[in-house]
Amino acid sequence: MSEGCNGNCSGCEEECGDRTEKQSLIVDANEFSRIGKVIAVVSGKGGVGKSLVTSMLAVAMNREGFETAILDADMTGPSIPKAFGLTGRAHMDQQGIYPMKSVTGIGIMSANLLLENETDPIIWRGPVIANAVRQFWKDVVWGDVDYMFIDMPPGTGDVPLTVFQSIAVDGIIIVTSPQELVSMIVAKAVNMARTMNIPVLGIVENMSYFECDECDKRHMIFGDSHLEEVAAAHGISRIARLPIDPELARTCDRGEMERYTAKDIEKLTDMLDFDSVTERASS
Ligand SMILES: Nc1ncnc2c1ncn2[C@@H]1O[C@H](COP(=O)(O)OP(=O)(O)OP(=O)(O)O)[C@@H](O)[C@H]1O
Repeated sequence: MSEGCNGNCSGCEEECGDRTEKQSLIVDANEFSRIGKVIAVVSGKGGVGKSLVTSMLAVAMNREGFETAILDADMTGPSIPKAFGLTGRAHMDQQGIYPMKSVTGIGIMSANLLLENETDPIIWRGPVIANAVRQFWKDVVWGDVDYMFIDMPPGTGDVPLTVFQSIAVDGIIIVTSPQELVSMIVAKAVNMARTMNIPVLGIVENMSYFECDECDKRHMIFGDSHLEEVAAAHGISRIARLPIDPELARTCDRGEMERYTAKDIEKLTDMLDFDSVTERASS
C-alpha cells in the first residue's frame, strides 16, 4: 500500500499491489479532435509494406468520402510524409499541433513533419518514442476524423504495447510478407491484440506474388503462401494479398500515393466492416 493511501483507487496513479480497480492508461485525444474508428497497422518486422498498406487504406477511405487521417507512429522510420509528397514543418499554436493535409485532404502527422531536416535521425529510447506517439494523439488538433490509421512501429515489443495501452484502438490489421516466419509473427501479433482486447480485423500478405505482363502468370517470388491456414488457425476470416508492383514502388517514391489505384482494394477496405467484426467475435 502506498504512503497516504485513502483506500480509494479511482484518481490514484500508483500501481500498487492493493489496487482494487484495474487502471486504464488510455489517454484522451485533443479537445479539438473528434475521432471515429482508430485502426492500427502492425507488422512483425520493418520493410514488409506496413506504411504502404496504411497509406492505401487511408486513400481508399478518403475516396469513399470519409474524413481520414494517418498518425505515423513509426518514429524511427517515418515514411508516410514521403509517400504523400509532404515536406516542411507542421504548424502549431496554443491549441496544439496541426496535421499537414495531403493533396486530397488526408490529415497526416509524423516525426518528419516536426524535424528541422527530414534526414535528421531520431535517436530516442523506447519510452521517449512511446511518449511522442501519445503526444501525436493528445496534442495534435486532428479535427473531425472518421477513420484514423496508425502506422505502428514494427514488432510486438515495448513501444507498440505502450501505444496500445495509451490509445483507444478499435482494430488491428496485420501486414506480413510471404518470406516472413508468418505463423510465428502472426501468432505474436494476434496474442498481443488479444491481451489488449482489440479485435484483429484481418491479415494482409504484401508482395505475395508477381503478375507477369508477358505470360499473365502469377509468380510466387518469395515462396508459396500459407496465409489461409495461418489465418484460419487464429479464427481470422478477412485476408488480402497484394502483388509486387513496381509501379506502386515508383508512385510511392514520387510522393504520389493518392494517384495509385490498387487492384482488389475492396479486400482491404472490407476489413473495416466493424459490424461484421463484432458479429464474428460474438458468434
Ligand atoms: N507490393 C509492393 N510492390 C512494390 N514495392 C513495394 C510493395 N510493398 C512495399 N514496397 C516497397 O518496399 C519498401 C518498404 O515499404 P514500406 O515502407 O511500406 O514498409 P514498412 O513495413 O512500413 O517498413 P518500415 O517499418 O521500415 O517503415 C518501399 O520502398 C515500398 O515502395
